[in-house]
Amino acid sequence: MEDFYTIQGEGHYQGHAAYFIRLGGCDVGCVWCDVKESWDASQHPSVAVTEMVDRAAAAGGKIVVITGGEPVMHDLAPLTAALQEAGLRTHIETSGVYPLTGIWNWVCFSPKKFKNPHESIFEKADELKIVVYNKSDFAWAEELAGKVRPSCQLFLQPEWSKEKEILPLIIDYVKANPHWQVSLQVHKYMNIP
Ligand SMILES: C[S@@+](CC[C@H](N)C(=O)[O-])C[C@H]1O[C@@H](n2cnc3c(N)ncnc32)[C@H](O)[C@@H]1O
Ligand SMILES: Nc1nc2[nH]cc(C(=O)O)c2c(=O)[nH]1
Ligand code: SF4
Ligand SMILES: [Mg+2]
Repeated sequence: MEDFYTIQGEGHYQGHAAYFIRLGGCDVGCVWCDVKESWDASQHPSVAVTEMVDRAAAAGGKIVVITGGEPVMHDLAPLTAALQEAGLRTHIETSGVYPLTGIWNWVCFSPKKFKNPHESIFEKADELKIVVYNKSDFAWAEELAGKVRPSCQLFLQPEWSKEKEILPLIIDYVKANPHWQVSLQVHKYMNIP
């Protein structure tokens, strides 16, 4: 759908320069999705793997983030192999609704209530990033945290349109439950992609 060099705004790598590749297509249907224009894959041109890797490498950063849309709807083996071959780190942002393909240096798993994750993602997640939309999401977050590896980092991220209401709840929750961390979408404050 699009590719751009920016600053990772969320989660463990927040603040790091990263080249983003946003793949078209998603069938999860989150009501608050901030890239609904990504959902219909047929609306977006296809780009050859070699061309995409050249563009990412030319940007000069070390990290490439594959996002979408829902990247696990695609076979990611050729793209991730070519990126690593070019000396780039492969990171993914995924809801984990289908089995993950490809080779990864970092897996950010952001599960959704709108469609259950595939069981295979839990042992692969390096970070669990829960978007908090209402109070009941804290209990749901704990349920999911019980299924990831002990080394998996845990983040609570306010849903953007409800941030004023939800962020104070997240702050209190993290102070009381310090195995969680706050994640904000800082690119939206910096007015960058
Ligand atoms: C647009 S999604 C694309 C990747 C994948 N489909 C997923 O949901 O993880 C990228 C990240 O943005 C988060 N996100 C999407 N809409 C959001 C919103 N309105 N507020 C906060 N985070 C949001 C998702 O949870 C995910 O972690
Ligand atoms: N700067 C920036 N950081 C991000 N982290 C995750 C994003 C995504 O949409 O996957 C995203 C994004 O769209 N922009
Ligand atoms: S899974 Fe990701 S891309 Fe798909 S609707 Fe939800 S937030 Fe948007
Ligand atoms: Mg985004």
